[in-house]
Amino acid sequence: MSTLTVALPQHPYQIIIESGAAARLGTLVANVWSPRRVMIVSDTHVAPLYLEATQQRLTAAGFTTAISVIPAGEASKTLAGAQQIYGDLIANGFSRSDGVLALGGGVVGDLAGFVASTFMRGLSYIQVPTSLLAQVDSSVGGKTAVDFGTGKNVIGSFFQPDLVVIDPDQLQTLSQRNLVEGYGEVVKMGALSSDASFWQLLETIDSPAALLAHAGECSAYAIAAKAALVVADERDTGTRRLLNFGHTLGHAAELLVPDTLHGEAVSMGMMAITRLCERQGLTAPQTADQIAARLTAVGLPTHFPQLTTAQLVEQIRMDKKVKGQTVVLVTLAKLGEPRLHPVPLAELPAFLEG
Ligand SMILES: NC(=O)c1ccc[n+]([C@@H]2O[C@H](COP(=O)([O-])OP(=O)(O)OC[C@H]3O[C@@H](n4cnc5c(N)ncnc54)[C@H](O)[C@@H]3O)[C@@H](O)[C@H]2O)c1
Ligand SMILES: O=C(O)C(=O)C[C@@H](O)[C@H](O)[C@H](O)COP(=O)(O)O
Ligand SMILES: [Zn+2]
Repeated sequence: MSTLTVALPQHPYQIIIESGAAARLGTLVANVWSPRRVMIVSDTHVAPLYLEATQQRLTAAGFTTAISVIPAGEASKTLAGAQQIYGDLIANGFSRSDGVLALGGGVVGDLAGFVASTFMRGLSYIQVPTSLLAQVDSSVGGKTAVDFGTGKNVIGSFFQPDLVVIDPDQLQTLSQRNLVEGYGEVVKMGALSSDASFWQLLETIDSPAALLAHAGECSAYAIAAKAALVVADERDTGTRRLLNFGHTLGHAAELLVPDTLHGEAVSMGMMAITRLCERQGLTAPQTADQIAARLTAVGLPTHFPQLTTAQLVEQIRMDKKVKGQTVVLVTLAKLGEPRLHPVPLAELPAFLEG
Protein backbone atom coordinates (compact mmCIF):
# COMPACT_ATOMS: atom_id res chain seq x y z
CA MET A 1 0.00 0.00 0.00
CA SER A 2 1.12 3.55 -0.60
CA THR A 3 -0.40 6.96 -0.09
CA LEU A 4 0.86 9.80 -2.25
CA THR A 5 -0.03 13.47 -2.01
CA VAL A 6 -0.49 15.97 -4.81
CA ALA A 7 0.79 18.89 -2.75
CA LEU A 8 -0.91 21.77 -4.57
CA PRO A 9 -0.94 24.71 -2.13
CA GLN A 10 -4.62 25.62 -2.78
CA HIS A 11 -5.91 22.07 -3.12
CA PRO A 12 -3.73 19.25 -1.74
CA TYR A 13 -5.18 15.74 -2.05
CA GLN A 14 -4.25 12.14 -1.45
CA ILE A 15 -3.95 9.16 -3.75
CA ILE A 16 -4.51 5.86 -1.99
CA ILE A 17 -2.98 2.89 -3.85
CA GLU A 18 -3.93 -0.33 -2.13
CA SER A 19 -5.02 -3.80 -3.03
CA GLY A 20 -8.55 -4.06 -1.57
CA ALA A 21 -9.00 -0.28 -1.19
CA ALA A 22 -12.42 -0.49 -2.87
CA ALA A 23 -13.79 -2.38 0.14
CA ARG A 24 -12.83 0.58 2.35
CA LEU A 25 -14.25 3.18 -0.02
CA GLY A 26 -16.97 4.40 2.36
CA THR A 27 -14.47 5.14 5.12
CA LEU A 28 -11.97 6.70 2.72
CA VAL A 29 -14.60 9.03 1.25
CA ALA A 30 -15.95 9.89 4.72
CA ASN A 31 -12.42 10.98 5.68
CA VAL A 32 -12.60 13.82 3.14
CA TRP A 33 -16.34 14.52 2.70
CA SER A 34 -19.08 15.32 5.19
CA PRO A 35 -22.40 13.46 4.58
CA ARG A 36 -23.91 14.58 1.24
CA ARG A 37 -25.54 13.34 -1.95
CA VAL A 38 -23.04 11.56 -4.22
CA MET A 39 -23.63 11.08 -7.96
CA ILE A 40 -21.72 7.95 -9.00
CA VAL A 41 -20.81 8.29 -12.67
CA SER A 42 -19.88 5.04 -14.38
CA ASP A 43 -20.13 3.33 -17.77
CA THR A 44 -21.99 0.34 -19.16
CA HIS A 45 -19.00 -2.02 -18.74
CA VAL A 46 -17.94 -1.00 -15.25
CA ALA A 47 -21.37 -0.44 -13.68
CA PRO A 48 -22.46 -4.12 -13.76
CA LEU A 49 -19.18 -5.08 -12.07
CA TYR A 50 -18.68 -2.47 -9.36
CA LEU A 51 -21.59 -0.03 -9.07
CA GLU A 52 -23.81 -1.89 -6.58
CA ALA A 53 -20.97 -2.55 -4.13
CA THR A 54 -19.82 1.06 -4.45
CA GLN A 55 -23.33 2.32 -3.67
CA GLN A 56 -23.60 0.03 -0.64
CA ARG A 57 -20.25 1.18 0.74
CA LEU A 58 -21.13 4.85 0.39
CA THR A 59 -24.59 4.35 1.87
CA ALA A 60 -23.11 2.49 4.86
CA ALA A 61 -20.79 5.47 5.41
CA GLY A 62 -23.73 7.90 5.56
CA PHE A 63 -23.93 9.17 1.97
CA THR A 64 -27.03 9.31 -0.23
CA THR A 65 -26.25 8.00 -3.70
CA ALA A 66 -27.63 8.48 -7.20
CA ILE A 67 -26.24 7.00 -10.41
CA SER A 68 -25.49 8.15 -13.94
CA VAL A 69 -24.31 5.47 -16.37
CA ILE A 70 -22.92 6.46 -19.78
CA PRO A 71 -22.28 4.13 -22.75
CA ALA A 72 -18.71 2.75 -22.50
CA GLY A 73 -16.13 4.20 -24.87
CA GLU A 74 -14.52 7.41 -26.10
CA ALA A 75 -17.68 8.36 -28.04
CA SER A 76 -19.29 9.30 -24.70
CA LYS A 77 -16.61 11.90 -23.90
CA THR A 78 -18.63 14.66 -25.53
CA LEU A 79 -20.89 17.55 -24.62
CA ALA A 80 -23.81 15.16 -25.19
CA GLY A 81 -22.33 12.79 -22.60
CA ALA A 82 -21.93 15.71 -20.20
CA GLN A 83 -25.52 16.77 -20.85
CA GLN A 84 -26.77 13.35 -19.75
CA ILE A 85 -24.98 13.69 -16.42
CA TYR A 86 -26.11 17.32 -15.91
CA GLY A 87 -29.67 16.05 -16.43
CA ASP A 88 -29.21 13.29 -13.86
CA LEU A 89 -27.77 15.78 -11.34
CA ILE A 90 -30.74 18.10 -11.79
CA ALA A 91 -33.29 15.26 -11.71
CA ASN A 92 -31.84 14.13 -8.38
CA GLY A 93 -31.78 17.63 -6.84
CA PHE A 94 -28.01 18.01 -6.61
CA SER A 95 -26.56 21.28 -5.34
CA ARG A 96 -23.03 22.69 -5.06
CA SER A 97 -22.59 21.14 -1.63
CA ASP A 98 -23.00 17.61 -3.04
CA GLY A 99 -20.38 15.50 -4.86
CA VAL A 100 -19.57 13.44 -7.94
CA LEU A 101 -17.66 10.15 -7.81
CA ALA A 102 -16.10 8.89 -11.07
CA LEU A 103 -16.08 5.08 -11.14
CA GLY A 104 -14.45 3.90 -14.38
CA GLY A 105 -11.68 4.44 -16.86
CA GLY A 106 -10.25 7.64 -18.27
CA VAL A 107 -13.40 8.42 -20.25
CA VAL A 108 -15.59 8.39 -17.15
CA GLY A 109 -12.96 10.30 -15.16
CA ASP A 110 -12.41 13.06 -17.74
CA LEU A 111 -16.14 13.45 -18.36
CA ALA A 112 -17.29 13.31 -14.72
CA GLY A 113 -14.51 15.74 -13.79
CA PHE A 114 -15.62 18.12 -16.53
CA VAL A 115 -19.23 17.94 -15.32
CA ALA A 116 -18.13 18.47 -11.71
CA SER A 117 -16.11 21.53 -12.70
CA THR A 118 -19.00 23.16 -14.55
CA PHE A 119 -22.24 22.11 -12.82
CA MET A 120 -23.37 25.13 -10.81
CA ARG A 121 -19.80 26.41 -11.38
CA GLY A 122 -18.23 23.50 -9.56
CA LEU A 123 -18.91 20.77 -7.05
CA SER A 124 -16.45 18.40 -5.40
CA TYR A 125 -15.44 15.14 -7.03
CA ILE A 126 -13.49 11.99 -6.27
CA GLN A 127 -11.77 9.66 -8.71
CA VAL A 128 -12.06 5.88 -8.38
CA PRO A 129 -10.18 4.77 -11.51
CA THR A 130 -10.79 1.20 -12.67
CA SER A 131 -8.67 0.93 -15.85
CA LEU A 132 -4.88 0.76 -15.78
CA LEU A 133 -4.66 3.94 -17.85
CA ALA A 134 -6.83 5.81 -15.37
CA GLN A 135 -4.96 4.39 -12.36
CA VAL A 136 -1.51 5.35 -13.64
CA ASP A 137 -2.35 8.69 -15.27
CA SER A 138 -5.75 10.22 -15.97
CA SER A 139 -7.23 10.19 -12.44
CA VAL A 140 -4.45 12.48 -11.17
CA GLY A 141 -3.69 16.07 -12.09
CA GLY A 142 -7.12 17.56 -12.72
CA LYS A 143 -7.19 17.71 -16.51
CA THR A 144 -10.88 17.28 -17.35
CA ALA A 145 -12.25 17.42 -20.88
CA VAL A 146 -14.60 16.41 -23.63
CA ASP A 147 -13.69 15.90 -27.28
CA PHE A 148 -15.20 18.28 -29.81
CA GLY A 149 -15.37 18.23 -33.60
CA THR A 150 -12.15 16.70 -34.86
CA GLY A 151 -10.12 17.42 -31.73
CA LYS A 152 -9.21 15.55 -28.54
CA ASN A 153 -9.90 17.24 -25.18
CA VAL A 154 -10.82 20.51 -26.88
CA ILE A 155 -13.25 21.70 -24.20
CA GLY A 156 -12.23 21.27 -20.61
CA SER A 157 -10.83 22.67 -17.41
CA PHE A 158 -8.23 22.19 -14.73
CA PHE A 159 -10.19 20.95 -11.72
CA GLN A 160 -8.58 18.80 -9.05
CA PRO A 161 -10.34 15.91 -7.31
CA ASP A 162 -10.57 15.73 -3.50
CA LEU A 163 -9.28 12.13 -3.40
CA VAL A 164 -8.14 9.33 -5.73
CA VAL A 165 -8.70 5.70 -4.64
CA ILE A 166 -6.80 3.09 -6.66
CA ASP A 167 -7.48 -0.59 -6.12
CA PRO A 168 -5.26 -2.65 -8.46
CA ASP A 169 -7.49 -5.69 -7.79
CA GLN A 170 -10.19 -4.04 -9.91
CA LEU A 171 -7.95 -4.51 -12.96
CA GLN A 172 -8.64 -8.28 -12.85
CA THR A 173 -11.81 -7.72 -14.89
CA LEU A 174 -10.21 -5.43 -17.48
CA SER A 175 -9.78 -6.86 -20.99
CA GLN A 176 -6.19 -7.65 -21.99
CA ARG A 177 -6.31 -4.99 -24.72
CA ASN A 178 -7.34 -2.29 -22.24
CA LEU A 179 -4.79 -3.44 -19.67
CA VAL A 180 -1.98 -3.32 -22.22
CA GLU A 181 -3.17 0.05 -23.54
CA GLY A 182 -2.67 1.62 -20.11
CA TYR A 183 0.95 0.50 -20.15
CA GLY A 184 1.62 3.01 -22.95
CA GLU A 185 1.27 5.80 -20.37
CA VAL A 186 3.42 3.89 -17.85
CA VAL A 187 6.27 3.56 -20.36
CA LYS A 188 5.83 7.26 -21.16
CA MET A 189 6.33 8.15 -17.48
CA GLY A 190 9.27 5.73 -17.20
CA ALA A 191 10.96 7.33 -20.21
CA LEU A 192 10.47 10.83 -18.73
CA SER A 193 11.55 9.92 -15.21
CA SER A 194 15.11 10.31 -13.96
CA ASP A 195 14.46 7.61 -11.34
CA ALA A 196 16.41 4.64 -12.75
CA SER A 197 14.58 2.18 -10.47
CA PHE A 198 11.33 3.02 -12.34
CA TRP A 199 12.83 1.86 -15.66
CA GLN A 200 14.37 -1.18 -13.93
CA LEU A 201 10.88 -2.21 -12.81
CA LEU A 202 9.62 -1.87 -16.39
CA GLU A 203 12.46 -4.11 -17.59
CA THR A 204 11.00 -6.94 -15.46
CA ILE A 205 7.58 -6.65 -17.16
CA ASP A 206 7.73 -9.11 -20.04
CA SER A 207 4.05 -10.03 -20.55
CA PRO A 208 0.51 -8.79 -19.82
CA ALA A 209 0.39 -11.18 -16.85
CA ALA A 210 3.54 -9.62 -15.37
CA LEU A 211 2.02 -6.20 -15.97
CA LEU A 212 -1.10 -7.14 -14.02
CA ALA A 213 1.05 -8.47 -11.19
CA HIS A 214 3.04 -5.20 -11.00
CA ALA A 215 0.19 -2.76 -11.70
CA GLY A 216 0.17 -1.25 -8.20
CA GLU A 217 3.92 -0.54 -8.36
CA CYS A 218 3.48 0.97 -11.84
CA SER A 219 0.82 3.31 -10.42
CA ALA A 220 3.00 4.35 -7.50
CA TYR A 221 5.99 5.21 -9.72
CA ALA A 222 3.96 6.86 -12.49
CA ILE A 223 1.84 8.96 -10.13
CA ALA A 224 4.79 10.08 -8.01
CA ALA A 225 6.48 11.34 -11.19
CA LYS A 226 3.27 12.93 -12.54
CA ALA A 227 2.38 14.61 -9.24
CA ALA A 228 5.75 16.39 -9.15
CA LEU A 229 5.13 17.88 -12.61
CA VAL A 230 1.54 18.84 -11.75
CA VAL A 231 2.59 20.62 -8.56
CA ALA A 232 5.32 22.50 -10.45
CA ASP A 233 2.99 23.61 -13.27
CA GLU A 234 -0.69 22.86 -12.62
CA ARG A 235 -1.94 24.85 -15.64
CA ASP A 236 0.30 23.18 -18.24
CA THR A 237 2.21 26.24 -19.40
CA GLY A 238 5.70 24.97 -18.57
CA THR A 239 7.22 21.65 -17.52
CA ARG A 240 3.89 19.81 -17.18
CA ARG A 241 3.85 19.76 -20.98
CA LEU A 242 6.48 16.99 -20.74
CA LEU A 243 3.56 14.68 -19.84
CA ASN A 244 2.51 15.09 -23.47
CA PHE A 245 5.46 12.98 -24.70
CA GLY A 246 4.13 10.87 -27.58
CA HIS A 247 0.80 12.74 -27.65
CA THR A 248 1.31 15.27 -30.46
CA LEU A 249 1.61 12.50 -33.06
CA GLY A 250 -0.37 10.08 -30.87
CA HIS A 251 -3.51 12.22 -30.77
CA ALA A 252 -3.35 12.43 -34.59
CA ALA A 253 -3.23 8.62 -34.83
CA GLU A 254 -6.01 8.25 -32.24
CA LEU A 255 -8.27 10.58 -34.21
CA LEU A 256 -7.45 9.52 -37.75
CA VAL A 257 -7.13 5.73 -37.41
CA PRO A 258 -10.42 4.07 -36.44
CA ASP A 259 -10.43 1.79 -33.37
CA THR A 260 -7.14 3.13 -31.98
CA LEU A 261 -7.12 3.36 -28.19
CA HIS A 262 -5.44 6.30 -26.46
CA GLY A 263 -2.63 4.26 -24.90
CA GLU A 264 -1.94 2.48 -28.21
CA ALA A 265 -1.74 5.87 -29.93
CA VAL A 266 0.68 7.17 -27.28
CA SER A 267 2.82 4.06 -27.80
CA MET A 268 3.03 4.68 -31.56
CA GLY A 269 3.47 8.44 -31.05
CA MET A 270 6.43 8.01 -28.65
CA MET A 271 8.14 5.69 -31.10
CA ALA A 272 7.56 7.97 -34.09
CA ILE A 273 8.90 11.14 -32.44
CA THR A 274 11.85 9.31 -30.90
CA ARG A 275 12.89 7.62 -34.16
CA LEU A 276 12.51 10.98 -35.96
CA CYS A 277 14.63 12.76 -33.35
CA GLU A 278 17.28 10.03 -33.40
CA ARG A 279 17.64 10.53 -37.15
CA GLN A 280 18.01 14.27 -36.59
CA GLY A 281 20.63 13.86 -33.85
CA LEU A 282 18.32 15.27 -31.14
CA THR A 283 18.01 11.93 -29.32
CA ALA A 284 20.80 9.52 -28.33
CA PRO A 285 21.15 6.44 -30.56
CA GLN A 286 19.28 3.31 -29.35
CA THR A 287 16.78 5.27 -27.25
CA ALA A 288 13.91 4.31 -29.56
CA ASP A 289 14.95 0.64 -29.39
CA GLN A 290 15.03 0.79 -25.56
CA ILE A 291 11.46 2.13 -25.52
CA ALA A 292 10.31 -0.30 -28.23
CA ALA A 293 11.56 -3.25 -26.17
CA ARG A 294 9.32 -2.27 -23.26
CA LEU A 295 6.27 -1.66 -25.47
CA THR A 296 6.57 -4.87 -27.50
CA ALA A 297 7.09 -6.91 -24.31
CA VAL A 298 3.36 -6.56 -23.63
CA GLY A 299 2.21 -6.36 -27.27
CA LEU A 300 1.79 -2.59 -27.75
CA PRO A 301 2.04 -1.30 -31.34
CA THR A 302 5.22 0.58 -32.24
CA HIS A 303 4.80 1.34 -35.97
CA PHE A 304 3.16 4.68 -36.70
CA PRO A 305 0.32 4.44 -39.24
CA GLN A 306 0.64 5.74 -42.81
CA LEU A 307 -0.62 9.29 -42.43
CA THR A 308 0.38 12.11 -44.74
CA THR A 309 2.36 15.11 -43.56
CA ALA A 310 -0.63 17.29 -44.44
CA GLN A 311 -2.91 15.18 -42.20
CA LEU A 312 -0.44 15.40 -39.32
CA VAL A 313 0.07 19.15 -39.66
CA GLU A 314 -3.68 19.76 -39.71
CA GLN A 315 -4.09 17.81 -36.45
CA ILE A 316 -1.02 19.35 -34.81
CA ARG A 317 -2.46 22.84 -35.36
CA MET A 318 -5.11 21.83 -32.76
CA ASP A 319 -2.44 20.76 -30.24
CA LYS A 320 -2.61 22.66 -26.95
CA LYS A 321 1.16 23.13 -27.08
CA VAL A 322 0.83 25.49 -30.05
CA LYS A 323 1.75 29.03 -29.02
CA GLY A 324 1.44 31.64 -31.74
CA GLN A 325 3.06 30.13 -34.81
CA THR A 326 5.13 27.53 -32.95
CA VAL A 327 4.36 24.07 -31.62
CA VAL A 328 6.35 22.82 -28.64
CA LEU A 329 7.18 19.15 -29.13
CA VAL A 330 8.34 16.81 -26.37
CA THR A 331 11.54 14.94 -27.18
CA LEU A 332 14.07 12.91 -25.24
CA ALA A 333 17.80 13.71 -25.19
CA LYS A 334 17.95 10.15 -23.82
CA LEU A 335 15.91 8.07 -21.37
CA GLY A 336 15.11 10.18 -18.30
CA GLU A 337 16.11 13.45 -20.00
CA PRO A 338 13.05 14.97 -21.69
CA ARG A 339 13.15 18.28 -23.53
CA LEU A 340 10.61 20.82 -24.76
CA HIS A 341 11.51 21.39 -28.42
CA PRO A 342 9.81 24.34 -30.18
CA VAL A 343 9.27 23.97 -33.92
CA PRO A 344 7.80 26.85 -35.99
CA LEU A 345 4.65 25.63 -37.74
CA ALA A 346 6.14 26.78 -41.05
CA GLU A 347 9.03 24.33 -40.52
CA LEU A 348 6.86 21.47 -39.26
CA PRO A 349 6.42 19.64 -42.60
CA ALA A 350 10.19 19.56 -43.14
CA PHE A 351 10.74 18.47 -39.51
CA LEU A 352 8.23 15.61 -39.81
CA GLU A 353 9.77 14.42 -43.07
CA GLY A 354 13.35 14.77 -41.79
N1 LIG B 1 -7.04 13.59 -17.80
C1 LIG B 1 -5.85 13.06 -18.08
O1 LIG B 1 -4.81 13.46 -17.54
C2 LIG B 1 -5.77 11.92 -19.05
C3 LIG B 1 -4.59 11.17 -19.14
C4 LIG B 1 -4.54 10.10 -20.02
C5 LIG B 1 -5.66 9.75 -20.77
N2 LIG B 1 -6.79 10.49 -20.65
C6 LIG B 1 -8.01 10.11 -21.39
O2 LIG B 1 -8.45 8.85 -20.89
C7 LIG B 1 -9.22 8.19 -21.90
C8 LIG B 1 -8.77 6.75 -22.04
O3 LIG B 1 -8.98 6.10 -20.79
P1 LIG B 1 -9.19 4.52 -20.73
O4 LIG B 1 -8.15 3.87 -21.54
O5 LIG B 1 -9.34 4.14 -19.32
O6 LIG B 1 -10.53 4.35 -21.55
P2 LIG B 1 -12.00 3.95 -21.08
O7 LIG B 1 -12.47 4.78 -19.97
O8 LIG B 1 -12.82 3.91 -22.33
O9 LIG B 1 -11.81 2.46 -20.51
C9 LIG B 1 -11.41 1.46 -21.38
C10 LIG B 1 -12.43 0.30 -21.40
O10 LIG B 1 -12.28 -0.46 -20.22
C11 LIG B 1 -13.53 -0.61 -19.56
N3 LIG B 1 -13.21 -0.76 -18.15
C12 LIG B 1 -12.68 0.18 -17.32
N4 LIG B 1 -12.40 -0.37 -16.12
C13 LIG B 1 -12.77 -1.66 -16.20
C14 LIG B 1 -12.69 -2.76 -15.29
N5 LIG B 1 -12.14 -2.66 -14.08
N6 LIG B 1 -13.18 -3.95 -15.68
C15 LIG B 1 -13.71 -4.11 -16.95
N7 LIG B 1 -13.77 -3.12 -17.86
C16 LIG B 1 -13.30 -1.92 -17.48
C17 LIG B 1 -14.32 0.60 -19.94
O11 LIG B 1 -15.69 0.39 -19.81
C18 LIG B 1 -13.89 0.77 -21.41
O12 LIG B 1 -14.63 -0.12 -22.22
C19 LIG B 1 -9.02 8.98 -23.18
O13 LIG B 1 -10.16 9.77 -23.42
C20 LIG B 1 -7.83 9.87 -22.85
O14 LIG B 1 -7.84 11.07 -23.60
C21 LIG B 1 -6.87 11.55 -19.80
O1 LIG C 1 -1.85 15.28 -17.32
C1 LIG C 1 -1.27 15.75 -18.32
O2 LIG C 1 -0.81 16.90 -18.32
C2 LIG C 1 -1.14 14.94 -19.54
O3 LIG C 1 -0.75 15.49 -20.58
C3 LIG C 1 -1.50 13.50 -19.49
C4 LIG C 1 -1.84 12.88 -20.85
O4 LIG C 1 -1.55 11.49 -20.74
C5 LIG C 1 -3.31 13.01 -21.23
O5 LIG C 1 -3.58 12.22 -22.37
C6 LIG C 1 -3.84 14.39 -21.40
O6 LIG C 1 -5.25 14.37 -21.40
C7 LIG C 1 -3.42 15.04 -22.68
O7 LIG C 1 -3.74 16.38 -22.52
P1 LIG C 1 -3.93 17.43 -23.68
O8 LIG C 1 -3.69 18.70 -22.93
O9 LIG C 1 -2.89 17.16 -24.74
O10 LIG C 1 -5.31 17.27 -24.18
ZN1 LIG D 1 -2.38 10.44 -22.45
